[in-house]
Amino acid sequence: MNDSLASLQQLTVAFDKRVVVDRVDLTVSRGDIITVIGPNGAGKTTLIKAILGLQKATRGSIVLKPGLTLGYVPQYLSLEPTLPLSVRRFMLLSGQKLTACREALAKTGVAHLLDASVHHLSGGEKQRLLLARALARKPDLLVLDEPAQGVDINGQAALYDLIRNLRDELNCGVLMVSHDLHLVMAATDKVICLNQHICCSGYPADISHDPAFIETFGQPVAESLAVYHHRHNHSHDLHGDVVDRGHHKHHSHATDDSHQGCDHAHH
Ligand SMILES: Nc1ncnc2c1ncn2[C@@H]1O[C@H](COP(=O)(O)OP(=O)(O)OP(=O)(O)O)[C@@H](O)[C@H]1O
Repeated sequence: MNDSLASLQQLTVAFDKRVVVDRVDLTVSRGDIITVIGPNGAGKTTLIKAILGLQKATRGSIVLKPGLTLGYVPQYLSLEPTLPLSVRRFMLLSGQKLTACREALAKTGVAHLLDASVHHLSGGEKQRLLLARALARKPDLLVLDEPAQGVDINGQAALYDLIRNLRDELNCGVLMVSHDLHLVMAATDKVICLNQHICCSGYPADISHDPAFIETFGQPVAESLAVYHHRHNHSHDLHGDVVDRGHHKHHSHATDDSHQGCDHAHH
């Protein structure tokens, strides 16, 4: 059954008539891990903010499942450095009970830091704390904006593994923004390449062959990513066009358009 958590139709956000998110169609369902990639200024954070209700849509619609609980992990933990704050207090400020906070900290592997000062945590520990705070709400949909920011490469891989495990355990949907293309390719079910509009979307292994992806990120990046293998429901011809759709077994998709490509150039 398709358990849709958030559904965007033709979502458009403009600032002073400058369109930064352009007619985006996207559905996130329970069990999905969808990663939005794209160059700087492509509208990724704006898209996420619109889903979180922090940014008004100019046109189009966002339908959230009634009663949906959202968990949000921002890019950074920004705190007043002069304010003494323990991990325990930080977690309790979220309004959740201590038991739920402890459970969430254990899930993200930082339960031993309960009485530590948040100011003394390492970059990776801070990200795990932010993830724990989002998890304490027992979210149906976890939204992460560059969750591996400031985390070293081993820590990034561990963080993505953790996100996958949490998705399996909690059966939530995950929507994240990431710049770590290699990790995205290895750890995501579906990739959305955003450059105001959706340039292309699909399974990681397919998307690196897509002309729109190559246009956006360049041939060297696309080639370095083409090594990733994933489940397919279709093949591409030499031009990147979809052929042989439906001849492969696959699990359910996050969006109806298991593959899209745009037909124009980008600057
Ligand atoms: N509140 C705002 N008012 C005006 N312009 C804004 C506002 N928020 C974002 N923008 C502009 O919208 C564009 C998209 O910004 P956004 O932060 O969504 O990009 P992004 O894809 O997340 O970029 P990055 O990868 O650099 O984080 C940028 O040009 C930004 O300057």
